[in-house]
Amino acid sequence: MDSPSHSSVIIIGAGISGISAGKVLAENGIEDMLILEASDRIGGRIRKENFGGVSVELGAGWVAGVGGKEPNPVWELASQSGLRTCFSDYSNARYNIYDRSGKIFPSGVAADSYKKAVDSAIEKLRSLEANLDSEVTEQPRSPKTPIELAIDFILHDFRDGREVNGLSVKTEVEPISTYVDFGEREFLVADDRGYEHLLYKMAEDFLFTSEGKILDNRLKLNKVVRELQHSRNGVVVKTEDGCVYEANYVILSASIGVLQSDLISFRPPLPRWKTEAIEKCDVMIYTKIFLKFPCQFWPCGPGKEFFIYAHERRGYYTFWQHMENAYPGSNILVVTLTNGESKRVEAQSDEETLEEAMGVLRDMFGPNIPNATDIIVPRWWNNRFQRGSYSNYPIISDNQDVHYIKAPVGRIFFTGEHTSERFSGYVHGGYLAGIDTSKSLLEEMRKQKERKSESQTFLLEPLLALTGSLEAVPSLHKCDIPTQLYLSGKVGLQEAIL
Ligand SMILES: Cc1cc2nc3c(=O)[nH]c(=O)nc-3n(C[C@H](O)[C@H](O)[C@H](O)COP(=O)(O)OP(=O)(O)OC[C@H]3O[C@@H](n4cnc5c(N)ncnc54)[C@H](O)[C@@H]3O)c2cc1C
Repeated sequence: MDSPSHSSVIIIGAGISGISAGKVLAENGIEDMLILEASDRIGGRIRKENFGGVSVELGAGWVAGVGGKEPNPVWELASQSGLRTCFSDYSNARYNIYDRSGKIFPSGVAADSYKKAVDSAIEKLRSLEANLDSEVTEQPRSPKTPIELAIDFILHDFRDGREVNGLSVKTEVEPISTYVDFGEREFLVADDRGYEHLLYKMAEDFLFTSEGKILDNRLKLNKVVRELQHSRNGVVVKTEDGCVYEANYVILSASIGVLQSDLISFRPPLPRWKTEAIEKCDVMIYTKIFLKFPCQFWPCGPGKEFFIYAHERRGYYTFWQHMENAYPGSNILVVTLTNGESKRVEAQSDEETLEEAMGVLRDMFGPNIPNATDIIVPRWWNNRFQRGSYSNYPIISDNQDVHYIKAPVGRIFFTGEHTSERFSGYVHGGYLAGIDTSKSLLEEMRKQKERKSESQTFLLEPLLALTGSLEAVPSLHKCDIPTQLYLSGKVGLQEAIL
């Protein structure tokens, strides 16, 4: 068992946001920083698995947001570290929509259905934006045909209604110049070292020795944090294996799904403005099921990487991709399920899922195709260190909930993709959030030092210890905690100290 140790900062979670936060702290001279990670690896939702002789990405697979006016920092990291990627364009998928008898819908029918769905998505966004502050009443919808359901799935589940045909729905309603433009192109990671190679590259200077061994004073794996307790001058962190750590500050990078679960308890409990914002955020479940075959039986060639199965049940094994562009000759297919369908397959055996998937493939390609020889069904929902795949904020929102989810409570700072205003749900969202949170914390540490030197500590220290119990609504732009408390008017200085 570890003996109690004290650090300046403890970071909880070694996904992209935890690692990018740690890197900024290390670069700014915070030597005694410690990362506690619940699982036995770094990477979090960036996770590769060796499957059928190649490396497949069970979590993030695309470097998304490339080719715009500004460089996406994750794309830059990928380029610098020589990560092998291939351009991946799913906009042609609409020309490869199969019905249940294996016929491909004529391109005119598919293009029409697609255009109608895009127009209606844009119209809905415009009306949502116009009615941002008032209640929007949904028009009753007529029952949808299998092709409409399939297209609906691509627009709203597969890409969360964010992108349509290489064109962001959001940019249709909001001029692109109003926000950072990383672009709309996407590149599939096709590298045996996996997407996670980027994390190892980022971490090599501060979490590993030159021989590649983990620096145990910086990173501890298999440490499931169960309790965070504010103390007089910091935070006490308790892990499932009975270890206790102390730090002046904590950065918590656990996912929104974990924050919604009871994995971590807070003493005092988190204030209501925080818990309400956390509860409001939707969690998306996104499951990529990989299937290995003895030979290829699906069409390959330009425009054929993606294909769609139109079924009367929405999201039923709808979206398919072959891996021939990434790994020629690998004979691997991947099918994407989301939300309810993801939960359903997570609850059944892999054999049942394989049987269902084979039934769908036989509908599309005939009864004589070979059986898959292997399958992987990731279980992001049932993973208690994830509880879902990523945060799913409404596409039009005023960002207030993100601000509340991100705002520090006392000495606990929050990070992760779900705290990114613009890029939640993406790897670059997590990466940028980690940097942003660390910078806010460094600023707070600088101010704290100044306060100490101004000899105000006798009043401010007890205030900091009590912050977590208060219902003070955070200032949205600063993390000047004592000032927030003071200015909120919810509690008098005297009262707080008592
Ligand atoms: C299936 C799937 C597909 C995706 N596809 C893409 C894509 O193509 N492109 C893209 O840009 N993004 C994609 N994403 C999203 C992207 O993976 C995430 O946005 C990003 O990796 C999140 O990083 P993070 O650091 O915020 O969180 P995480 O990676 O979840 O890191 C948090 C870490 O905290 C740890 N943790 C949790 N609880 C505790 C605890 N109590 N104690 C200690 N440690 C704890 C977890 O084990 C985890 O390692 C996908 C995600 C999934 C799941």
